[in-house]
Amino acid sequence: MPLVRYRKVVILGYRSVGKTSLAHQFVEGEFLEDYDPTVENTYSKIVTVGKDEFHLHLVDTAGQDEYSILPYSFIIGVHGYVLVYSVTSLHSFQVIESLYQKLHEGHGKTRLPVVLVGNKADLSPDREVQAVEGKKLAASWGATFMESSARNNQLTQGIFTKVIQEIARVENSYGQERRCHLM
Ligand SMILES: Nc1nc2c(ncn2[C@@H]2O[C@H](COP(=O)(O)OP(=O)(O)OP(=O)(O)O)[C@@H](O)[C@H]2O)c(=O)[nH]1
Repeated sequence: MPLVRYRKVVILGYRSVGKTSLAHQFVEGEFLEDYDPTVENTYSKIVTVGKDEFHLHLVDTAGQDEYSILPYSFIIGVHGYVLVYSVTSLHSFQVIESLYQKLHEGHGKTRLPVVLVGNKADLSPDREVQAVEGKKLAASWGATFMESSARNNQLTQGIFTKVIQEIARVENSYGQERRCHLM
């Protein structure tokens, strides 16, 4: 029987950027038109990446801002993060920078498996954040960047496959560092 690995991933970002819509589109395959602020919600899905199966446990959080204090439950036992801003909101992009810093400190400044997502790409005419800025920010963290649209189901599957791959990539890089020290 194939081994199913458990992965806990937290989705974080400012209010109304589309965190719930992305998770819902990924798990239920539908777009939610109405805005209903989230308190906290969890989703589970078995995801196949290559030959491996993963039990992905997603935590969809309430919108955070630069003043939010992140609870320990967002740090302890979490394998990876999907950090979401809206391409139509510069403020949501600025909030992401501060959330990342808090997570980084919470994890003792170790490398974090992160996928940075610029959502609402279908609203490109109303853009306040260019793709190149998202790309640059993700690169500064050594993370992956994607633009998505929960409305058009653009890359919603790809985000969650990618975060599983990022978790493996970061874990492997630690393995390699450890091997280097032993030599
Ligand atoms: N055009 C467009 N609208 C979107 C997209 N994603 C989400 N929305 C809309 O944006 C609003 C907020 O979406 P949510 O998914 O509830 O956002 P959230 O980040 O979970 O919000 P909080 O619970 O406040 O943190 C809703 O009206 C969605 O229909 C998208 O990709 N494109």
